Order: sequence, then structure tokens, then C-alpha cells
Amino acid sequence: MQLLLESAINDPNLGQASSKRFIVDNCKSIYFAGHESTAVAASWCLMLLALHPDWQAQIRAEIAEVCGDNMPDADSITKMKWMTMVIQETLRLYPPAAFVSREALEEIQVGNFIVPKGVCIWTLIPTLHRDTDIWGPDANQFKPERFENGVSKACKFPQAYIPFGLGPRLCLGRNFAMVQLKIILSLIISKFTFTLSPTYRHFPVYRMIVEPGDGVHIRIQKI
Ligand code: HEM
Repeated sequence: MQLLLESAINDPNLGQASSKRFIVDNCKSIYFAGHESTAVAASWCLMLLALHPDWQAQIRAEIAEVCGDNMPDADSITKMKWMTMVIQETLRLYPPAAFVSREALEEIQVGNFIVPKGVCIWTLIPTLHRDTDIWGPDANQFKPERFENGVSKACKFPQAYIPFGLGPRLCLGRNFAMVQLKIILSLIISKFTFTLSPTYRHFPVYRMIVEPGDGVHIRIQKI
């Protein structure tokens, strides 16, 4: 980001107004794409773990095993298998990004459909992620174990699991987001137990991102 901003300021080909607009646009993109989505994903993870103390305990044990008394690092993060499954399942049930969109730059055929030039196709991620034909009758349940043998074994078509999109415009920050989520959750779960507060109201809302409408209220206790 810093490199981008410095090169925009120093680029003689961009006028002052253009370089300012370029900088503001990029700050907005990174703030929106890179901050809110991960923060909201962390909130959904905490909500689901508060509801499922068994998974909370499982992950706590895993963190103790792979980190010991140390902070999570690049090595221990790759060993967090149960943690990865919980995050994957959270992103399946509550994908922060509600859709991915593509515009046909020329007429194309997709399966039996002819898509005329200029048409935009929106793929609704939550709909794909909860389709019982793809995920089975328990599609609406929180079951991280479905990811135990990877995405391809969790559902009928791996292309149906797209919390970070798919193809050449796949989320640029996917790996970074997963690392951030693992660190945040490890630090919280290793020090606290938590349950959902009775004041929590479950109503996911779409505000550019699908987020908990009234936040996530949890009761937290130091271990
Ligand atoms: C849990 C967190 C995140 C989720 C669920 C998420 C989801 C997505 C989705 C669905 C897309 C559209 C992909 C497509 O059209 O196929 C996207 C694009 C993008 N994301 Fe993320 N994202 C997350 C975190 C981040 C982070 C941390 C960053 C940067 C630090 C980031 C940067 C971007 C950028 C730059 C794009 C546009 C890529 C392009 O058009 O080539 N995202 N993200």
C-alpha cells in the first residue's frame, strides 16, 4: 500500500488531482476489502464458537498443543487444523461477501445458457453455501467436521465454496485474512472462555457486507 501511495504521489504522468483521487480510492478499497470483511468474519467466528463450547474447547486444546506458551507464529499457524475447519465452516454459513459479479465482455455460452455481451451475472454466495443439494441435508448446521478432508470432500463441487471468490479475480487478501483470523482467535480463545449473551439478537444484515445487525454480544471469562 505504501509503495502504491508513494508511486502515485511521485508519478509525473498523474496530475495532482488524479493522484489524490487514486490515493483516496485505494485507501477506500483496502479499508473496505481488507478490514471490514476480516473483522466481520472474526465476529461470526466468535458468535458460532460462543454457541458451540465443544468446538471452543477443541480449538483451545489445539492452540495449547501447537503453540505451548508461545505466541502463534508462521509455523504454529500452519498446524492449526481444527481452527482452519472452524473458520472455513464460519465462512460457509456467514460469508461476509454476499456475492461475486462478472460482466460478459462478449457473448459467451455458460453450460446451456447464452450470456449476451454486457450482461452482469451476480453469484449469490450464501445461497450456494447453504444449498442442500450441494452440502447435504445438514447444510444449515454448524459442522466444521465436514471440512476435515478438505473442501472437495465437504461438498459436491468445490467451486460451490467461494467465500473469497473464484478465478483470476480471487480475493487478493485470502491468505492474509486466514492468518489474521487464526491469530485473533488463538489469542482470545487461549485466554478466555465465552458464551452468547442473552442480549444477542441474531439478525444478519447486508450493509455491503453481511454482518451481525446488532453486533455480537458475548459473555467472556478469563481462564
Ligand atoms: C475474511 C476476509 C475476506 C473475505 C471473506 C474476502 C472476500 C472477497 C471476495 C468474495 C472477493 C471477490 C472475488 C471475486 O470476485 O472472485 C474479494 C476481492 C478482493 N479482496 Fe478480499 N476478502 C477478505 C479479506 C481481504 C483482505 C484482508 C484483503 C487485503 C488486505 C482483501 C483484498 C481484496 C482485493 C484487493 C480484492 C479484489 C481482487 C481483484 O479484483 O482482483 N480481502 N475479497
